Amino acid sequence: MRYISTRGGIEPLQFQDAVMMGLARDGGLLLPQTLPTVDTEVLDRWQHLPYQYLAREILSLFIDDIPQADLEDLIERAYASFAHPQVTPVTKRGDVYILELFHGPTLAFKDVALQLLGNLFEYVLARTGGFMNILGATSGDTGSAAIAGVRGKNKINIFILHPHGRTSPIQALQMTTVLDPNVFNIAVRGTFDDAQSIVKAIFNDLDFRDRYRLGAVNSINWARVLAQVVYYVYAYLKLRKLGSGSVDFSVPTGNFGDIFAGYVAKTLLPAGCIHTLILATNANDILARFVSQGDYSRGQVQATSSPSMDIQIASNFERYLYYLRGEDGAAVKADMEGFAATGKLDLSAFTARVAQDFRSRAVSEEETIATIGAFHREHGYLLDPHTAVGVKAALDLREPSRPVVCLATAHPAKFGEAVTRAIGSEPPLPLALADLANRESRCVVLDAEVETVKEFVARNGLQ
Ligand SMILES: Cc1ncc(COP(=O)(O)O)c(C=O)c1O
Ligand SMILES: N[C@@H](CCOP(=O)(O)O)C(=O)O
Repeated sequence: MRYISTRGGIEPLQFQDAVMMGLARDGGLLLPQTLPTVDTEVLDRWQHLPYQYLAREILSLFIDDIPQADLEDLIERAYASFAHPQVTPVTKRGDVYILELFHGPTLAFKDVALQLLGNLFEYVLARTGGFMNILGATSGDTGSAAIAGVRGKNKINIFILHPHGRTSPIQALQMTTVLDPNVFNIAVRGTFDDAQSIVKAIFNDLDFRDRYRLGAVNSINWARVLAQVVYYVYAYLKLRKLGSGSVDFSVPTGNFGDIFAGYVAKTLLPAGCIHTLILATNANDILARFVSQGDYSRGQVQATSSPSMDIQIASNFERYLYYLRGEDGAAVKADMEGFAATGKLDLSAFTARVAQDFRSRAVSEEETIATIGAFHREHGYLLDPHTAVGVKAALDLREPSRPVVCLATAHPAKFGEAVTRAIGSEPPLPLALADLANRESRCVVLDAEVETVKEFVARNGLQ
């Protein structure tokens, strides 16, 4: 398997090089040259596999430059840190299935990929020698999961930008109370979009990137998306075992990484196994407008009770666009340059095609809080606000004849304020979060400027 750029400007790469490159050097995103597919006989074989074995089977379709035994070891160690033996269990509540993705060390779905990615970086560096400086942007969850994946690792420093005061207090503490000397938290005075565009601008300075050997932990890194494909297939197989041949998924969406993994899973499985991907947004609804009307136009970022989805520029959208544009890198490049200049893309010509993959719903604040409250009352199950956005969309858009699986992307205790508003009391804090507020924390606050951040990385980065 080789990897190419959505903008067509690089030579095909092997998987390990793709992981280390992160953002393609032509400014695009990396994708497999062809998306693999499997048939129902393969599904019969996969049907009863534990999560780790299924992960090995799926990852092997995309990776041919890591020996099987090494890949097995990387996977085994990644998921040993999860609190649930099934890694991502599925439970049924009322009319929907819930795919719980929050049993990793930082209690959000990001752990599924970032525990693996931390091990992959270490594995590649052990073979190639040298060092790396990871540079990432977070609206709250990627940051702590990435830090947990690489804290204390040799030859790796990590710099994480988060929007100052715009994550939940617990999300901020999960990052800033990690005091390992290789961890640097930067709160930028701006939004997540500002932080993400600074990170991309720094990656696009190729001299700087090469000098500091920058690595990416955001879902611009293909390994992030790949690891997330596994839980869609795992959940699908669980429902197949119960007799459902065709399933929908509802995905709370911000940066389009998780739902793009769903698209890869949909393509991987035989036609119809994954019928529809329900794209659920909060008030930051650019992606919902894209699905319903082909209107991909940026608005002002609005602060909501699901802060990790307070995003207007969804970096992974470019990967889906590549397929919409018939795998034409030049067309994608022109689109993305147009969007960067005007903040708009008219994709209304594609709405019929998009409807074959996605349906969408933007969920308001009131609906989010009401959904947490109602689900708790009716099913005794506490949703976090991001998951509630997905559940509300699923309840509104589901087809009664087809099961729908809602991705539970974070633990409710990370968002105490929203949960308290919904149910009238604080969610109980799991052990991992219990004493965060009493710990020492470390973070610098910087202006949202490329040069300021570069200067900080240059001063503190490995060289
Ligand atoms: C809890 C939670 N839910 C949903 C999302 C949205 O996922 P994505 O950005 O991959 O669309 C995020 C952020 O990524 C998140 O942290
Ligand atoms: N919601 C994310 C935003 C970054 O997304 P990523 O999947 O590209 O890392 C977060 O929690 O930081």
